[in-house]
Amino acid sequence: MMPREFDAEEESVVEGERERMRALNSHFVLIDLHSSWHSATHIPTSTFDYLKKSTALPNSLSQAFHRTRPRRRSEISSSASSVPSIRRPLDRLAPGNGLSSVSVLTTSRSGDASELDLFLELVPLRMRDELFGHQEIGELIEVVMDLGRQPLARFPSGDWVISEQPVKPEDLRHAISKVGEFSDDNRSGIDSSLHRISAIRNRKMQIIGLTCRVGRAMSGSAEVIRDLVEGGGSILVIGPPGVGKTTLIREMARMLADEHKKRVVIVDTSNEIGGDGDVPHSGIGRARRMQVPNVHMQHNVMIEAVENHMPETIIIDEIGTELEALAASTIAQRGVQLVGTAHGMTIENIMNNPSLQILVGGIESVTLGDEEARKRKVQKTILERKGPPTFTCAVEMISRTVYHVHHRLDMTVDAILAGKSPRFEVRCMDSEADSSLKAIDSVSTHEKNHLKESQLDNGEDRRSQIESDEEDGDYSPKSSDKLSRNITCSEGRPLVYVYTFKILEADLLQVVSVMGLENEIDVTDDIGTSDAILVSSSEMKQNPWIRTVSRFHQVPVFVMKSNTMAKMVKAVRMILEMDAFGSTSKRGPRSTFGIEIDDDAPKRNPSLEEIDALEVACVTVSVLPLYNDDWLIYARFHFSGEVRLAIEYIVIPGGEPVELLPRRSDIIARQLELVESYQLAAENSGTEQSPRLQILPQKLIKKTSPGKYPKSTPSLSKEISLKSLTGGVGGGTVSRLPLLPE
Ligand SMILES: Nc1ncnc2c1ncn2[C@@H]1O[C@H](COP(=O)(O)OP(=O)(O)OP(=O)(O)O)[C@@H](O)[C@H]1O
Repeated sequence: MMPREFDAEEESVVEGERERMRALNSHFVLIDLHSSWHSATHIPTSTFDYLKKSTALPNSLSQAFHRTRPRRRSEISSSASSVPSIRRPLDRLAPGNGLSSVSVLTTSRSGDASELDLFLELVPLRMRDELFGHQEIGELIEVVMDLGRQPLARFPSGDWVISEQPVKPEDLRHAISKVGEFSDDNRSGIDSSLHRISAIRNRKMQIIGLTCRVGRAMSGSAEVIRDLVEGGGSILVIGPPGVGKTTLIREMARMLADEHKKRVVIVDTSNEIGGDGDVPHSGIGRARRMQVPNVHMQHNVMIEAVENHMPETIIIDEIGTELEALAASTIAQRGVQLVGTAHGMTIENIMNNPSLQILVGGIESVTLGDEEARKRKVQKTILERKGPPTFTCAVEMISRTVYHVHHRLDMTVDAILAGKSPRFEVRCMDSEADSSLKAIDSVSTHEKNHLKESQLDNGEDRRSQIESDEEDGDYSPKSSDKLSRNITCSEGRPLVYVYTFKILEADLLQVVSVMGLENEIDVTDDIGTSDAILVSSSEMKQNPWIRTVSRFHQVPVFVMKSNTMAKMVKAVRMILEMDAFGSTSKRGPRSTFGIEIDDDAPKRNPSLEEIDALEVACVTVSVLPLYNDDWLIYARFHFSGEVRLAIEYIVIPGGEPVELLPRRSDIIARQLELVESYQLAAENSGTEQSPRLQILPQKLIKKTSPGKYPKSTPSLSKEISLKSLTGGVGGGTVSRLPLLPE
């Protein structure tokens, strides 16, 4: 029977069936491509199981049954040419089985299925029949045939014995006859396919075992790290054998070449990325492929690719030797984006591999001077990174669907060398998600080990989907998305966790401590569980991925133009929603993925004296030595630039009180305003005729009814109502007053 193309009406019916299939969540759809094909139906898995057991279904039908996703229109029509007629076996099944509708159906064969057919041809017939009976045939990973042993099939669910009959020499001969020549790395392939056949030889160099791997082009498999690919940085993919590294970088090559129109050259040592044969597989898109005549020449071909073919990106699978690592480093230095893979579970494995160390910048042992070692609180001999890593970022593939993303490989390496746990982001991909959807989630760094174990064991992902990626779309952070926390602040509210980028956590904590907000805000090194990200604007410019990550985790980003304490205080207030943001912006409603921490704008132009009092700097600092190595710093500000400087250089970082110069009461009021904007308390340390402020390293406690300022300790009777002093401005009190030295 001659196959034919769909006409417009048929196309629309096929589309309709796909819709129904989605709506019914049915597992299989059969569409007759030959004649009365419009009698398509959806059959449940149980019926299919019955069909499978009851009859020897033709291979292509069996494979088609296993496809759970609707096919693209082009796949359906182009594969029609290889449709076998299955009318007869189904006719035979129909009576009495409640399968009457099946008798008029046939199926199509997909691109995947025809490639799997090519693979299955190398499996001896007796094993092939058994294999077809396996319900995961569509997800077959490898067939292993060792002489004299039972043949095995590897599926995502585990190994499966294909037949009790051991592998015979003729079985191996059959398989070898279907593949091309084996190269010096004992690998071969099947023309026009991505399959990889690896041989084990005896001492006489005869082949006594085969590992036959099914290769697939998985469109959408790189979706979960699209931001890294688009970012243009070099990406190192690390993972154990068989986890899916080649499949991932093949898709990255296609993405870069087709979607980003980059000049991509693949150095394809075993023809695994672009498939066997001189015409590369369509899975690499428009990327060009350079074959490697012998595995020891991989590094030469890498350099040749840069020198001869003007690539913007080079893709290289399995960087395994020192020469290859050196070549990769040379390429990166020439400004070419590099996407490469290396075997290993984690970045530590690469660091511990002397041949590959250069990929992470190299490691050297450094001996510090006594003082330096004491200052750093480390041993005298430490390990340090020698230079910049070859790759900008790294992806540890934990499984096909769980990736650990290290956005800054240099920082990860430095953290590991310093004995700290590196920061990384966990991304999970819904393996069944449509390629147009990202389905990723993140979990805590601290859960790393647990996650590795549990997800490797049972393959379960926690999933969430991003539906909108609008640059400026506003949103409310969804606290429900966060991991549940046990810690709550004193008022029963959950502690707010802040993740900082290029902002010293110690500074933030110091500000928080002086503001007395330790019970309300804390820092975290896990972006996935954070409630806010605090970042310097320079860092934000250099690392646009921060925005992507924040959008993904739905965490607002607070951007500080400068790392001053004032900005930090403002940021803390905004994070805790003590100060408003977004709607008050001059530019109208803004995205919460980049909230700028603005300065407090002056309400009116200040006078010269006010400028002095509020902004100008000149300080005399008295340093009083105390016993046991402590110092007490007592500052008097002759020009009162006082307020900001005093707060930012002494009160907050040092936790010390500062006394300002006597000022007119209206200026004191402005000073007090500024002090309060830092959430700090102040008191009058002068007289009524000559008032002067003393800024206290204590949290301002606002009263609900202004005008009443309860006295604290009677002996510290200097505390006064600043409101009365300044004509209405102010309104704070302190819980404790400091004793200053005479
Ligand atoms: N996202 C995916 N969906 C379905 N199958 C996949 C996916 N990724 C990989 N596979 C399958 O898993 C098997 C191993 O994949 P791949 O060859 O890419 O792994 P690898 O990490 O490069 O292995 P090695 O290090 O041994 O070369 C192949 O059969 C491939 O078709």
